[in-house]
Amino acid sequence: MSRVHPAGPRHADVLPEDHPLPPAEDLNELDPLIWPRSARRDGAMTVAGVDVRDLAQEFGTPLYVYDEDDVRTRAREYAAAFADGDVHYAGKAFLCTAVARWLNEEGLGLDVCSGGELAVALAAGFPTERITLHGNNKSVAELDRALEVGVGRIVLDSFEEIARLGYLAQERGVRPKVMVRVTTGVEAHTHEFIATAHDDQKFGFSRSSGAALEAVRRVLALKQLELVGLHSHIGSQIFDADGFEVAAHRLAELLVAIRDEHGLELPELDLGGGYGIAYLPGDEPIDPKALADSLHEIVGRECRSYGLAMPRLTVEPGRSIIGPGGITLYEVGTVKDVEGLRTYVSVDGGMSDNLRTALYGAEYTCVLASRESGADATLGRLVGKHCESGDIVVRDVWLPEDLAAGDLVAVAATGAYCRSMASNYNHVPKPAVVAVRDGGARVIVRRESDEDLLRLDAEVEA
Ligand SMILES: Cc1ncc(COP(=O)(O)O)c(C=O)c1O
Ligand SMILES: N[C@@H](CCCC[NH3+])C(=O)O
Repeated sequence: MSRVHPAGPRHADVLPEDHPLPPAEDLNELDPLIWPRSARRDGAMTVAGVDVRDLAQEFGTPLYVYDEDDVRTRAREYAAAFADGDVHYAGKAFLCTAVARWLNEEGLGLDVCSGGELAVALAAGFPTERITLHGNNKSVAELDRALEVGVGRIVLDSFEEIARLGYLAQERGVRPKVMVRVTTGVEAHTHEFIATAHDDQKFGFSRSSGAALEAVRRVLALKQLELVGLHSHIGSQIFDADGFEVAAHRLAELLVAIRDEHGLELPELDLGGGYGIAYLPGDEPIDPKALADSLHEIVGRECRSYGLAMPRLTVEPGRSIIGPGGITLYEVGTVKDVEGLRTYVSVDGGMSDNLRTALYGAEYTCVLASRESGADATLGRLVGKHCESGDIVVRDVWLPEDLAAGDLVAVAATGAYCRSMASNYNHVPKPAVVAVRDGGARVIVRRESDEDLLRLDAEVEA
């Protein structure tokens, strides 16, 4: 028999049977790099002083729980690190009006990539001049709404869009600030589906084919658009600076080409998001201050070498602000020991509230949260309640042998791209979202009900 090691090396590394199980006490530990900053354990787990058993009792499970101070602190750390630039939180990671308000209060801008995200920002009273609109296929209605409310910047992604926006701006008699999104050809070290700057994908204007410079020409030809800079986003969950360095170098070359051709030095550079967080023990999250120092150094060096003034830098972190402060609480429903292999622990949610494991083979860790256990470890797999074998939340994890129905399990670092990519597969309503702070909890997004799901069914019996 062989065992699959749950904490790396990555992706199903098979270990011999005599591989030592971790000591029982390790199963109760909460690695501070992975769990929300206020997560503690005193028998049961608490977050911001709130006992997870009380959360489950009051709000039900599955439940997304956000440590508000964790999110605010990370936002503040980014704002301080990029004090001479701009930090635009990427709302796609998770957005609701409460989160938009927190980030506004912490002085951040907001990146939205749809009319829906823009609507949430507006509902939260987010200052429109600090909103950037993204997207590779924005509709005419989305572009026009952005002009109507006066968003701060629109990032242009296609030739059709340049023409559309020019026309719409003229119709409205406005002159929006725009950026040109550049595909720098960087191969980011991350999952294929979340790398966004290699040539063979859908985003932006290719640098290598000359499309980026042609886009700049067309924008400048339209007096109705104010070109303020270039944008690049190389991908998501990236840990090393190499990709950003290559992207900065290629962007600087473009800035020079634009200066030489048009006599214009663009004042802004948006380097996107993508900064990695810890999901498993041993992952080393990117520190905002170190990131800021390194990006300033890289861009500064490139600009100096070409005799360009240092542009104002913007970054668009999503995951690294909202991810680590969020956990998901589930209740265990069944425990099946598959002799000689592993224990399947089924919980009351799954791929409808966290698609990342099924979609990207993403790795998570989880703990028994409603109590401490002194039982020996067993190799577990946390699975959901959906009709798919791939409905896995945590692929490989050591769990206490006495884990049983009724226990609560908490999955770490689910704050980003879980609620925002949730679905109603199998007509399962989306869980509620709760914020915890100073010993108190409040619902920030209500749980869906069967009635919510039926409301849109046009032929339901009255
Ligand atoms: C244009 C853009 N900016 C920012 C982000 C945020 O990325 P992350 O959440 O990895 O920081 C994304 C998503 O990858 C994006 O597409
Ligand atoms: N949704 C992805 C990241 C892509 C973000 C958008 N460009 C994730 O869960 O990791």
